[in-house]
Formats: sequence, structure tokens, C-alpha cells
Amino acid sequence: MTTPLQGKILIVDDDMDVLRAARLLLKRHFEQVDFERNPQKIPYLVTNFEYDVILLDMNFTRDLSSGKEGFEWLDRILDVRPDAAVVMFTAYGDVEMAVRAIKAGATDFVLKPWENEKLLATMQAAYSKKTGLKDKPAPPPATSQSGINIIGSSPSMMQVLDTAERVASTDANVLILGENGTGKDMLARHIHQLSQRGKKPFVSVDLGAISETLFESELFGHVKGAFTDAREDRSGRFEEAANGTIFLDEIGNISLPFQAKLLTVLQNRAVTKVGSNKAVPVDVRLICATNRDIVQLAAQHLFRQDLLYRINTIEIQLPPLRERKEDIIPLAEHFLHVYASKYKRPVSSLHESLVQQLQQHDWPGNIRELQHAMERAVILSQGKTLLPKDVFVKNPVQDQSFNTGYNLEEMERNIITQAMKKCNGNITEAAKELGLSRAALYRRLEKYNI
Ligand SMILES: Nc1ncnc2c1ncn2[C@@H]1O[C@H](COP(=O)(O)OP(=O)(O)OP(=O)(O)O)[C@@H](O)[C@H]1O
Repeated sequence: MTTPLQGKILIVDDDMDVLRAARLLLKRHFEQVDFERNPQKIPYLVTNFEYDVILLDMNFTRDLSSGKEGFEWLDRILDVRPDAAVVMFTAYGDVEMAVRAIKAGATDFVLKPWENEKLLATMQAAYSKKTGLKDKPAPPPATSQSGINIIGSSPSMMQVLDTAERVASTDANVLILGENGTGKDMLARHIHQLSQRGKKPFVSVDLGAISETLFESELFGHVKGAFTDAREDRSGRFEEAANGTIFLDEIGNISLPFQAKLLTVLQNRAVTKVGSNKAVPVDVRLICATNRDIVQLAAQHLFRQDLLYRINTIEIQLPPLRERKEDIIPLAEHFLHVYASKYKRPVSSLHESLVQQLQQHDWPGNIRELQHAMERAVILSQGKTLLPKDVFVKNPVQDQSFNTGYNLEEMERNIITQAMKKCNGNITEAAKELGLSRAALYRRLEKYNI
């Protein structure tokens, strides 16, 4: 057994067996474990004693299934002690409710019947969070757990990673919002890896890159003969994601008729292939993302409100890089090492003047832009230290108006740069403007390092 932690715990549950069992377990690991059967005593207890973590039942017998009473008590606790760490105890099957409790300010939740290890780990994590956040080592713990190296220890990123970690195991639908290049895809993979579905498929679908005609067959599959080119049965992306996670990127870009089709699939948890009339059940966890203001789209009736409610059980907002400047240098250093090793370059540090310029830059293309800038700089670098001129290469197209000459590639680069500028870095809109698919535009952005 590890060194016992300090810490004062309160358990509130009206089931005496639960109280006894939980107390027996927690007593071995915490300095003091109090328990209370009557929730009416909560205001008195939290006012007069300082508990580090409160384990609170969501369903007292007065109100067996709605969890409403649990929410009320959570509110009362937070009124008295806004910084209280409250872990909700909830019945299996009430996960959505527990997730709502987290939105309402709970720290975490544990499902009943519980596994001792899980209960202990959750209580210990809540305790450390409450008392020792500052002592934690710098890298966010989630990084190594998922195997995905998410760089960022700014307060806003810590909060994003914290929410991601907590929702990962719940199977709740997640909507990730953020500008292009802020890491939405990466975060979706991270959540998948941390979830119980981590070893099952993660299927990413860029809805902005699928043409309207292929939408249904791509997502739901088709049967042989459904249309001229359908020479054999084909499974869709939902089926490929069976037991795993489907990531629907650019969800804000699909037309109203397809929103209706998607909603039917999500409601019925079953897909019907094009050309078939048999619905096949699918078990997938849904993560969606968009860079658009989806609430506004819903208000303008361009996005179905009922679909929005389905997909946004949990919303995670990824802040743009310019709003988490603390992350710029760690990210730049990360990419420096990645590309120095990839291209076998001797460069290993950033010059002080470059550090300043990196921090001052606005990064409209967010982390993707920084990543490309660092890749290009590493390739062009000549010494051990990267200088501003390596990263902020004077790019003639930025200074000149469109018609610079007759070099085709240069003209293409020019046009794309102009379109990206005009659309404020919004890839979907720029692709539309240029008459390209998003995928085709991405390829060109990569090619020209834009
Ligand atoms: N926190 C991070 N740490 C390290 N790399 C990151 C981080 N966030 C994003 N990246 C990298 O930046 C690039 C862009 O990230 P990603 O594709 O996840 O962004 P996105 O928001 O999904 O972009 P888009 O909206 O354009 O599809 C990727 O190469 C990703 O690996």
C-alpha cells in the first residue's frame, strides 16, 4: 500500500450498505472519512467542516430516478463552498445525468455498483486536484495515457484536457468547437484512445469533403445495384466504426436533408444502406467537430436544433493559439525536435529574438500554421539555433497583389493565399471560393506550405 494520503472525506448516501462499504475502503487511504445518511444534514456539515472531497449520491430514495435531488444538493454544497470537490455516485445507466452533473460543477462521478480500484482512483484524483494541482509536474497527465502527444499546459488547454479525460469513459456524444488547425481532430483521437473503445476503430469522416451525391453511400454504405457504379455491397463509415468511435468533422457544413438522415441514424442507432430497406444496428460513439458558429446556424434554421441537441451532450471549445500564448513556445520546441529528427538536421534551439516573434505572431492558421512554419524553418536552417529569418521567411506573395508573373505554381499559390486571407483562414469557405474540395485544398496548402 502506498503512503496514506491526508484528506477529509464526506460520503452522503441513504443506503447504509453503500456507506459502510465505501467508508471501509476509503478509510485505509484517507485521514478522515465521515458519512451521513440524511442529505438534509449537508448544509450543516459543509458549513461547519472542511471536507476535501464529498462523495454524493445522485438518487436519494425520495426521488429515485431523476437525480434531481442529487443536483439540488450539489448546488447547495457549491453555494457554501464553491471550490468543493464533489464526486457523484450514480447508478449504471445514468451516465448522461452524471455528465450533466459535471457540467453543473461536480468534479467527477463513479458508477454503482463500483469497482474499488476505480472509486479509490477517482477519489484520490479529486483530492489531488483540490489540494495539489500546483504541485503536479508540467506535462498534462492525459498525454501519455492516450499515447497522443498533446502539447499545451495553458490554463485553457488544461481545462480542455481535463474535460476530455472525464468524458472519455462516458460514451457521451462530444462536440468539439474551434478554428481550423486548433487540434480538433487530435483531441477527438485522444478522447477515443482514453475511452473503453480505445482498441476499436476510430473512423474520421471529413463531411466537408464528401459530395452530396456520395454522402449517404459513404456514411451508410450501399447494396449491389443501388446505383450504376454499385457493383457490390459496400459498408459505410458507420459500420466501419462498429464498437469504436466515429468522428464527423465539419458537421456544420452538411445540408438540411442530410442533417435529417443523420438524425434518424443517431436516433435509431441503426443505418440503412442505400438501396436496402433493412436497418442494421450500429454501436458507435459519436464525436463531431466544426469551426462554424453552430448555435448561430441553428438560430438561422440552417442547422437542425434537434440534431444539435443530439450531438452536443458535451461541448469542448478549443481556444485559438493566439488566446493561449503560453503554449506557443512549447509547441514550437516540440515541432523543432520532431522535424530536426525527421530531416536529420542539427538545429536544436530557438533564438531569443525568435521566441519573442513567435509569441507576438497571431497564428490565424493556429497550430497547423505553426507546425508548417517550424517544418520549413528546420529544413532551411543552417546552424544549431533557429533565427527569425528561418521562420518568418519574407514571402513575396504576402506583399504583392495577385498577378505576379506567369509561373503556374506561383500563381496557384498566390490565388490560394488570397482566398485563405479573404476567408480568414476558413478552409471550407476558401475551398468553396476556389471551387475545390476541402481535401484538394488541404493537399495544396501542404504542398505550398501555406
Ligand atoms: N496540442 C497539440 N500538440 C501537438 N500538436 C498539435 C496540437 N494540436 C494540434 N496539433 C497538430 O496540429 C495539426 C492540426 O491539428 P488538427 O488537424 O487536429 O486540427 P483541426 O482543428 O482538426 O483542423 P481542421 O479544422 O482544419 O480540420 C495536426 O498536425 C496536429 O497533429
